[in-house]
Formats: sequence, C-alpha cells, structure tokens
Amino acid sequence: MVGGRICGLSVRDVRFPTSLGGHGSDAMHTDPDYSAAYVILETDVGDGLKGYGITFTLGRGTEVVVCAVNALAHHVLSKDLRDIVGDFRGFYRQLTSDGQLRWIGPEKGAVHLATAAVLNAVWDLWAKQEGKPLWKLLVDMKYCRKVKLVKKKELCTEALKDGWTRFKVKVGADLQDDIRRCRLIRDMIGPEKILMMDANQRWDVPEAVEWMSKLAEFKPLWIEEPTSPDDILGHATISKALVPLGIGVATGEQCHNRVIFKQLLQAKALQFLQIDSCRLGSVNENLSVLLMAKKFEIPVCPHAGGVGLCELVQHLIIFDFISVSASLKNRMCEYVDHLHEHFRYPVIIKKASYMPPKDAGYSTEMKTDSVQKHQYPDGDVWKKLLAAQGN
Ligand SMILES: C[C@H](O)[C@@H](O)CC(=O)C(=O)O
Ligand SMILES: [Mg+2]
Repeated sequence: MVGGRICGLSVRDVRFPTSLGGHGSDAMHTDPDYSAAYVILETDVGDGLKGYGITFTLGRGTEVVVCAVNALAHHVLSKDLRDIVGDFRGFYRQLTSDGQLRWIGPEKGAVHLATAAVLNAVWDLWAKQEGKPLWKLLVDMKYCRKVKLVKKKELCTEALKDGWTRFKVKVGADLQDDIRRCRLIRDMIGPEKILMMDANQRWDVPEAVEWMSKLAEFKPLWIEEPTSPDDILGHATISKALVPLGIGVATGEQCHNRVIFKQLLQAKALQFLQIDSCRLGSVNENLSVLLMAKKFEIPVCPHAGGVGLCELVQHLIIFDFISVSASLKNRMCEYVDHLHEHFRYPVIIKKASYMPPKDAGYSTEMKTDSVQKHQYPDGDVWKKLLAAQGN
C-alpha cells in the first residue's frame, strides 16, 4: 500500500576528491571533484523505508544545489506520498513552478538539479513501497514485453579483454594530442569496434567542424557536446557538416530540459540523444524525452558515470528498451567503473552489459559510512584533506 506523510527531508553535501587523481576530467572540467547533493525522505509509516535521491554535481557546485533543495523542501514536507504519486504531473509542476524559485531557473541550473534530487528520492520511495525496482514500476505502468536485456556500454581501452566493444575518448583541448591519442586507441581496438569522441563544449561551431574533419580518419561514431549545449542551431550546423564524414552528433548531459531536447530533435541537431538521470527533473521529465526520441526515431544513449548516474539511468534505459523503443540498434548506455562501491545497490555489469537491477527502488541509496566519510567539510576524508592544505 503506497502512502505515508513525508515527515523528514534532509540533504547532504557528499564529495569525492576525484580531482586529486584527475579522474573524470575533460577539456572543460579540469579539476572535478565528483559530488552529489544527496536527499533522504522519511515518512511516518513506520515501515523503515526511506527514499534516497541524488543529483550529480562537482565540488563547490554542491553547496548551491543543497541550498536549492532546502528551498524546495516545503513542497514535499507534510505531503502524503499517495497524493504525490496520484497526481505526479501536478506535483512535478508544483515544484518547477514555485513562484519565487522559478525566477532563477526556470527548469534549468541549480534549481532544476535540486528538483531532480528531490524527485529522484520520491521515485525511489515509491518503488520501494511497491517492492519493485524502478524500471519494473515503470514497465508495469505500460504493457509488458518479454525481452532479452542486453545493454552494451563503453569504457576505456584496457577493458577490451572484458568484452567491451565501444569506447569513448575525450578531445578538444589540443588537436595534435587528440590525433595521437585517437590513433593509439583506434590501433588498439581495431577497425570494427566503435569509437566515440567527447569535446565537452570546448569549440565554437566552425571550430567543431574543422577539428572533427581532422579526426574523421579515426572513424568516430559520434562527437559528443561539440559546442555550447544551448546552441541548438549550432548543433544543427555541425550535424549537417559532419553527415558526409559519417560522424553523428551526440548531446544531452548538460541539456537543460525537455524543451531544449524538443528543439534539438526538431532542428535535426543530433543523431544520438543522451539523457541524464540527474539533470532533468527526474524520472518524470526523462520519460517525456524518451517518448520524444521515439517519435523522432533517434536512439537514446544515456550519459552516466559521475556519482550514481549509472545506478539510476540503468532503470530508465531498461524501461526504454522494454516499453518505448524496443530496439538496441545504435543504442548503448555509458558506463564508467567509478565510485560504485559507495552505493548500497551498485550496478552489476556482466560481459560488458548492465544486468537489470532486482532490488526495490531506484538504486539511489548510498552507504551510510560513505556519506559520513565524504560529507563536506566535516567528513573524515575532507577533514584530513583540508588540514593537509592548511585550511
Ligand atoms: C566532468 C565529467 O567527468 C564529464 O567529463 C563527463 C562526460 O562528459 C561524460 O561522461 O560523457
Ligand atoms: Mg560527455
């Protein structure tokens, strides 16, 4: 029986000092501390179930998102879960239409990341109360199709032996270095395996076309985020110019909301659509993007990695496969083997494929010990690091 008054909402600033090893860095984000604003919802039911929600952030950015979560809290507190999920669209709109907070959005930036964290927690709680993994909760809302679930993902070069067939390389900072690394990787993986490139918004439009013309010999399937995520027509220009070279455009990890995705689709500005479980307004908004992608026949290849993005987005892509696209053609879901040990229900990868999660909920819950140690600035990890830096 779904329900219970939400009587507690807390949010933690959880940071992993990944910048120390340069992990996750790219041409634009050179010192990322992979982080999460981590929301915990409690009800008065007394069943011990809590809802956990995250959004992915980088270091100091978490402070801002934590403030935004607190500013949204009054929409959730004292509400009954049954009423929320009974009119989830209305509730979604209530959060995203807050008359004071929407001025600093609307539906974009810190306030939208906060919406994602809060609503991801609501979805987790709902799925847990139903006793189902989130993907099953979604699938059961639609018709069922018996299918074989195989989701291929990409990883780095040494993963070849584990069966990975798709790989992504960061580009955009230095052309000669890009050529050197792309050649190395292409030589290692051979001509058949798929190579993707990611520029993380480093270029303007003519630069993107010119740069990719120089990298075309390495036969990339796509160039990801070639330019500003807001430049819809720029993406369309790049797409058009790269079609003759056999290179698609992929984007979405920093796409503000469904409206921008709609325009990217309408403008034929992308060939691969990368939803992100923690940037859009949680499951609700991602569902609308999955449906639009289906309508435009554009494959969805989610962005993942970060903190918990693989854990969450696997539910969405499994749902997409079973109930929306019903296809694996040109589809894959990013995988980065990083920080999974901090999650209570980490992803399971076998033979380079995501295994459908079986535990109830949205796989959002972090281990208590990990949260305590990495809470900023008073967790043990940060106390030591800050002391070493003389702070
Ligand atoms: C800063 C992040 O690590 C970013 O580089 C991730 C990314 O672009 C991707 O996974 O794709
Ligand atoms: Mg990327």
